[in-house]
Amino acid sequence: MSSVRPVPPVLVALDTADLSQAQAWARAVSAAGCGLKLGLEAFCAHGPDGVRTVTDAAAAAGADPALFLDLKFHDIPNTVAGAVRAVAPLAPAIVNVHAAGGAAMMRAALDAAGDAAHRLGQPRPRVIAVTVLTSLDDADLAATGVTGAAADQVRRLAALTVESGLDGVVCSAHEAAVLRADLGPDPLLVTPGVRPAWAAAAGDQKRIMTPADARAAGASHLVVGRPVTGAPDPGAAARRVLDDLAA
Ligand SMILES: O=c1ccn([C@@H]2O[C@H](COP(=O)(O)O)[C@@H](O)[C@H]2O)c(=O)[nH]1
Repeated sequence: MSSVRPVPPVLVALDTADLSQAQAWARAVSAAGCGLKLGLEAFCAHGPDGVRTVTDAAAAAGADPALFLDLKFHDIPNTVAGAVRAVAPLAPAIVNVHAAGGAAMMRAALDAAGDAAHRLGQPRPRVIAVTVLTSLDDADLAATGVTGAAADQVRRLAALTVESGLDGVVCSAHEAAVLRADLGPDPLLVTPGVRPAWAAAAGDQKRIMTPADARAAGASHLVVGRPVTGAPDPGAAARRVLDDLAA
């Protein structure tokens, strides 16, 4: 099987080490029609079994949410390929690496995802690459030795990602319009740093945008975490993000 799984336009970041909490959020936001994003906090605390526990909770509640497994692999090609193979049985719809790991590493991740999916008889996860974290601005980036605008570095890494054959990138919505112009309509542009007008503070995010503006700029998928999970009713907040998109 070489198809890919459909992914809803909003993925909710379930950032917690508390499995019961993650399960409750997963049930609420998948019932609202959102996909799930599990990342380093949940995975480091509970590993692959923890991921299964969360997706099973949503499935038991009647949902079949797509999973973005946001582990941002960044290592030598052989190691990243092994990591991608290791998580393939979780049947993620999306996995990711850091584009700064280079073209050979990205190709190794893509090949590993395809081989593992074929072996398991399941759809291939989309493999995307993080360009510049949304928590960084131009000054933060300069402090790492990358001078110039963050948007320029995003464009360079996004071009390398697509040349390497990957399915898309993680970027901020600030770069979505220019990446659409650079890359065309096909690559996934997955944008964290989404902050609805009604949501709380930006927190540690520096390059933020509202859901409607992110979509209008060309983002294909929005990642929203604390505005939903920190809301008194996460299910209602997830529906509100989807309503913001539809408006
Ligand atoms: O550049 C990036 C890449 C990944 N993330 C992840 O997205 C969510 C955002 O959560 P919020 O609570 O909405 O800020 C989080 O899981 C990050 O690890 C990102 O923010 N930026």
